[in-house]
Amino acid sequence: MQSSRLSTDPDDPLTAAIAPPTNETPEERERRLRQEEEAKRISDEIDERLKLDRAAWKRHKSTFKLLLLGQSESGKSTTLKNFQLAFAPKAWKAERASWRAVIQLNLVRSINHILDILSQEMSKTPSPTSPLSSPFLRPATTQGRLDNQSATSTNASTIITAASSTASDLDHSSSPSPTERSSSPTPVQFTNMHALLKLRLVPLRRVEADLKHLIGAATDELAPDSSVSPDQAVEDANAAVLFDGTVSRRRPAEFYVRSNNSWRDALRSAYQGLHGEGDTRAVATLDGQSKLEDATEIIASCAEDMQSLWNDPVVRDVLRRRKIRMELMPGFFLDDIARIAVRNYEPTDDDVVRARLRTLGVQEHRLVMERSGVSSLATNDVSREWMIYDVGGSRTSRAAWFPYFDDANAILFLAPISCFDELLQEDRRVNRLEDSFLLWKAIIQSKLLAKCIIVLFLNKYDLLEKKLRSGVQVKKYLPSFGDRENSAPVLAQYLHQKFKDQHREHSPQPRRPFYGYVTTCINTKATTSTLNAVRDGILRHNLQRADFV
Ligand SMILES: Nc1nc2c(ncn2[C@@H]2O[C@H](COP(=O)(O)OP(=O)(O)OP(=O)(O)O)[C@@H](O)[C@H]2O)c(=O)[nH]1
Ligand SMILES: [Mg+2]
Repeated sequence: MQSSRLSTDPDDPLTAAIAPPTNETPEERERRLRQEEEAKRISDEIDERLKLDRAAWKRHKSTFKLLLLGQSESGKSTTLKNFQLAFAPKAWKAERASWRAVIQLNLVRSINHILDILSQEMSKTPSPTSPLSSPFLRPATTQGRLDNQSATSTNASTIITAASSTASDLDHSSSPSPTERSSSPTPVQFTNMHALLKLRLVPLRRVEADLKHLIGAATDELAPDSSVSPDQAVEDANAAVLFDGTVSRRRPAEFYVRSNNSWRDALRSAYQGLHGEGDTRAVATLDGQSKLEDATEIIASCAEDMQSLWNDPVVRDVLRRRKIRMELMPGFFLDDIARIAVRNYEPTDDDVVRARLRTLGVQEHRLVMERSGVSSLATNDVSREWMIYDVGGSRTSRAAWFPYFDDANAILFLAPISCFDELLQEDRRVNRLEDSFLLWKAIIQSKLLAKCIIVLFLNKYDLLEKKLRSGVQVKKYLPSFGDRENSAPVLAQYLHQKFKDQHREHSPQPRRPFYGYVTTCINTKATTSTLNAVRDGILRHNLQRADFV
């Protein structure tokens, strides 16, 4: 913008129109000059802002943009964490503490889930021949009643007998599918100790609610299980991974936040408050601090009971009968109770990478590669600064991806190969591997993405190994696998070839760069070296292309 007094020619009509009055008094003149000065200041400010906006837009246009795509639980957010850990370690370290509450929530939810299962089993009609002398041995109609009755009992030797699950003795919402029903006729033998554990661990219900509130409140987007939309409810009828790869509907609905940064900011300020840093008097900070302190205190005081519950052979037996493998569920920390359930717990890098917080919508992350992580191929600021888009992967979230296809430079597609025998949680008619294939095909066919570099991660290799070792037969779920050796390397190689073939067949540009890797994204060391190779491949490719860098 320029000053309005452009011309000094007295004959110019504009000059004449805006010229000061000839009979201007000194006061009027002074006021006019002040106003003109102010107008110029504002005009200069606008000019400056426009200049910055133009620069930011130019920068945005030229910043490298990577989209992380794949179905839910494929490991997109985990990959993003690995990017941060590998290339921006200082920023990562600053953020690590804010994950403590998420990890605590993951742990507490696993315990509460086991307690729910125990309640169901214990509330079943006991055998009439059971020695029902204690009041809490009577079958309870509700969880609360059983708890209350248990509280009054002191008879440690009494046994609660509950038959294994049948379709008729559980309500419909939690009834197991035919594959989940126990085939074992032997009844489960509960003791007073189980009732006591259930009672002692009751405070963890409040901890779960508080931590959810704390993490969710930071975004104003807390989605408690009871308030989700019908669509979401279907999605959230999450399935437990079962021993034989089929799924149970009894996994609790997952917790998620919409905005990525606000929950971290809120938790960070609460943690800073605990350490006497930042604005410790802010009401939200004070509330957050006391919730965090209480949660940590209660979790620490429940450590021994949580450990007893998880180590208990009867509990393990119940889980096995129900074919529930907690260790295959996301956010599994039950093997780390002794380390996590302490007052001074600080998350490790591995803990943060393994923490589960479901993504909703599309979340934008700016990754500025720190000096130590800069590749020799990163020749300028543009190649050091990446925008990474982490998306929610469930079917109902996928429409939100498309606006981001327009100016993406690379796609990192994650296909979890351990799930060849699992069903989609949001549509239990669809095999998860099949869903990955369909999604992959749609992505690589897209003309909007024709110029993108394509990177494929065949992820969750560790889980694939575990699953095949436990005896699951691939060909039962993937007939085309045929009589090949039922081993993880052979299946990984087979699937890699399948994905590659599809790319060659369906890509609008068959010669487009394609990189494929077999990964275990919770293994940070191995993933760092994979990401180094990915980053260098991308940078090398872009150096060769005139339209970027
Ligand atoms: N065992 C194992 N677990 C993994 C691996 N990759 C990711 N996970 C875990 O799987 C869970 C889901 O991973 P996320 O990264 O949250 O999945 P996502 O693709 O972001 O899922 P949405 O946000 O729902 O779309 C997390 O608990 C991860 O720790 C892997 O290679 N092996
Ligand atoms: Mg995610």
